[in-house]
Parts: sequence; C-alpha cells; structure tokens
Amino acid sequence: HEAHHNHDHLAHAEICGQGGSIIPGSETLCGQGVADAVKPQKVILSEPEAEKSPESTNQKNGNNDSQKHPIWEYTTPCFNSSKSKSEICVFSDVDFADGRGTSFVMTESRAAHLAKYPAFTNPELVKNVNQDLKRTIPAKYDMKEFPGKGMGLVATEHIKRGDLIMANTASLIIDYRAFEELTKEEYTQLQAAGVDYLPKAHRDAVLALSTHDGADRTHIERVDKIAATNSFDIDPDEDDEIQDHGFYVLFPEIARMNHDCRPNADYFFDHDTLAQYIHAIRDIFPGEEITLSYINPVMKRKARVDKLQRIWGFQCGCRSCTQDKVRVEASDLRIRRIKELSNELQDWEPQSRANPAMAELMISLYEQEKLWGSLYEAYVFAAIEYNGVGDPWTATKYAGLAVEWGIPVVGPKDEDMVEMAKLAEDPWGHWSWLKRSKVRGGWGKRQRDVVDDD
Ligand SMILES: C[S@@+](CC[C@H](N)C(=O)[O-])C[C@H]1O[C@@H](n2cnc3c(N)ncnc32)[C@H](O)[C@@H]1O
Repeated sequence: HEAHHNHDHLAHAEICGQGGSIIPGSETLCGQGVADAVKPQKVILSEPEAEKSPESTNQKNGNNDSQKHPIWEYTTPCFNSSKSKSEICVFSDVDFADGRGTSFVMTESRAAHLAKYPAFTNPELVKNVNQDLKRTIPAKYDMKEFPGKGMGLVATEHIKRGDLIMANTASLIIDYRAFEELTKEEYTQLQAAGVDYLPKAHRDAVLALSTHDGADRTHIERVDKIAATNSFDIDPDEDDEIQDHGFYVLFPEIARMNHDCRPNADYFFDHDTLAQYIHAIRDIFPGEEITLSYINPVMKRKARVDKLQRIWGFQCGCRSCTQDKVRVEASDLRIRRIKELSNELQDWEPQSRANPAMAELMISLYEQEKLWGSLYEAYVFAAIEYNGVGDPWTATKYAGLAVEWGIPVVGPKDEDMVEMAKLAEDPWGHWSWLKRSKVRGGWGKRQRDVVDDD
C-alpha cells in the first residue's frame, strides 16, 4: 500500500540505447541477448528478404499455428529456445489496429495470452489510437531536424499540460526471452521478419528510423540497430504468468522524440490497448521541441551524462546538463534530498521521522527541479502523510493533485491513481488514516530499557 515510485517504474522503462540496452535496468541486454547461450538447433529458415513482399516469402495461414490462432497471418520463422522446450516464433497480425498491423517475437503461448487483450478482442478500442499513418485528428506537432540530434518533434500549437500529444499501438513486441534463449543470429532474424511482415507504410516508417550513427549495414543488422536505438522496455501485465520477462517494444512515431533531462512530455503503456500514450507534463508552446526522458531523471548530472553517453552514444546537451557549476551543484543536492526524503517517507517503522513537512519539501524540490513527471509522487506522499496524522482535509487536497498530475504520467489504471481516488473519496476509511499515529503509538513500542522495581 505504499506509494509506488516512478523512479522504480522508470528504471524499468527506459528507451533502449545504442549498443546498450533499451532496457530498463539491464543495460547488458538491449537487444544484445546472452552471448554465451548454448546454440539451439536451428529449425527453419532462410533469411527474410527486405524487399520481397511478405506474401512471396511466407505462407499465409498456411501452418498449424495459424489454424490454432486464426488472427496470425504469419507465424514463422521459429527457433528452439536453449532453456526450454518451447519455440520462439514471429506472430504477425496485419489487420491489427485498423490495418496498421503488429508483430510479436515470443512463444506461441505468450502470443496467445496477448491475443486475449481487448486490443484484439475489441478492435474498436484501437481503431483511432494511431494518428500518423492515417490521420483523423489534426496533429499538434511536426517532425523536423534538430542540429546535433537528428530528427525530432516540434509543437505547432499551444499544448496544455495533461493533453494527449500522440499514441502508438505496438509495432514490434519482443519477449526478452528471445535475447536470453536464442543466439543473436536467430533473434535478429526474428526481429527483421517481424518488421518485414508489417503492412508497407508501417514497415517503411520503422525502417526509416534512426540507427544513431547511420552506418552501412545488412537489412538484419539495420533492424537490430533500429530496435536498439528506438525501443522501450515494457513490464508484463499483472495477469501475465511470465512476470520475470518484460517486452522490448517499438513504436515508430513516438521513437522520433529526443531526450531531455527535464522533459515536457512523458509516456505510459496501456496493456488493454497495447499502446503507448504521450502526454504533455507542462504547457508546451509552439516552436518548442517535444521531449521525453530516456532515463530516470532523478539522478545527479554526472550519472545522467554518463548513462546517456554509454547507452545512446550522445553527449547530453540539455539545459540541466550544461548549466553553470553553482546551479549543477544546487540541482544535484536537490536530487540527493529527493532520494533521502523518498526513503524516509516509505519508512513505516515506529522510529520513522516521516511527516507532512517532509512531503511538502519533496513537492517543492520537484518543482524547483522542474521534474513535472515526478511531482505526482510527492503529492501521493503528501496525501498519505497528512492522512497518517489525521488531517483528512489536506490529505484530500493532495490526493486530488496526485490524480490530476499523475494520470498524464502513469495513466488512470495505475495503482497509485486508484489508491488516491479511494483516499479522496473517503480519507477516514483509507488504510493510511491515522497510520503514522498508530505505528508510533502504544505502550509496547515506547517501553525501552525500563527496570522493573517490583
Ligand atoms: C529514439 S531516437 C530519437 C529520434 C532521432 N533523433 C531520429 O532522428 O529519429 C534516439 C536517438 O536520437 C538522438 N538523440 C536523442 N536525444 C538526443 C539529445 N538530447 N541530444 C543528441 N542526440 C539525441 C541520438 O542519436 C539517439 O540515439
């Protein structure tokens, strides 16, 4: 029941970097897989060819898998996992999201699990999610070149905080097991086949993405580099039995957004629609670049600069990385304090010093740092601390602010959002009501080293 940390969440949701890992928290992976995995026996295939249409290289609904799961147009190639008896294959549905298409690289059972999501069972839900290949709502942005950064997105109108900027259903979803249980030769073939099976306009958008360095490569190597530079790491859904393996996911239009350590937009993934949503986390003015943070922004300057260099290979030039020494020191100190406060506020032992003023300080530190995507966390802490000492009125105010600032960042289905909505509805009935007093109170806990005279 304690507040969930965006920090943790972000630690599991970074964009995969060049040469490193997209993957949050495990920089060794990012499309690199486990190099020493025992080579499984190769089951099929010649290399899918980029320029041939999928129909000419693959049989449509022509094998047993697709008869079992009629939504898949393509279910090959497959390779045997080195760790289990299962095969890892490509599963592609060209009709997904009103003909945009999607491809998965995973086992048949996991693909069958994803196929039960509302995105497949209720196609109306995802019909208009994507707005770039087929537009029904005017765009709030343009794509243009930013010197030193490649392409990026620029706001063409005033975008208000909380507004939806763009959303993409997943183009390519790769189960992390592919990197760990197949050879690089095998999983890169599956990745490329997954992209090749997408309908043409969609496939072209993926193949046009940045490889960071633009070097010459074979088709398969190019797809691998595109995946490594542009994918996001997504955690499994709660009802997915495979909790220890997340997904590596590509969204081609969202992938055009560049990094800033103090971004003006943030993203969350919704499993029901298999889509990533980007919202403004502060007002954005026409002409401003729309940015995301590729890393957990609650890190000191040096750690941020090093990580961006190591994983994506670029030198961080954003304002908070290039400001003068005095301001960098002040910012780094605020980051340190935020982390200390976060630890204290999560401490539910009787001796914890946590109190509402600490949560107020955390709110101010996030504001001073312009970390608008993290601010909701401090509001969650404040709601809980005020309720914990029996001030339902201030707790309700902060629960409302937590929902208002949190929904664009984590989405309405997030556990913290649900919890804050409950607290706002009935602070007295919430688990946090007087919780600090209860934990700290009672004779038992206060009796220390008392010598009994009797
Ligand atoms: C996900 S892509 C972003 C879109 C990319 N600029 C493009 O042209 O398609 C990530 C790559 O963009 C570049 N990039 C992103 N943010 C940057 C920044 N703040 N400074 C310099 N390069 C950046 C790096 O080459 C990075 O590997």
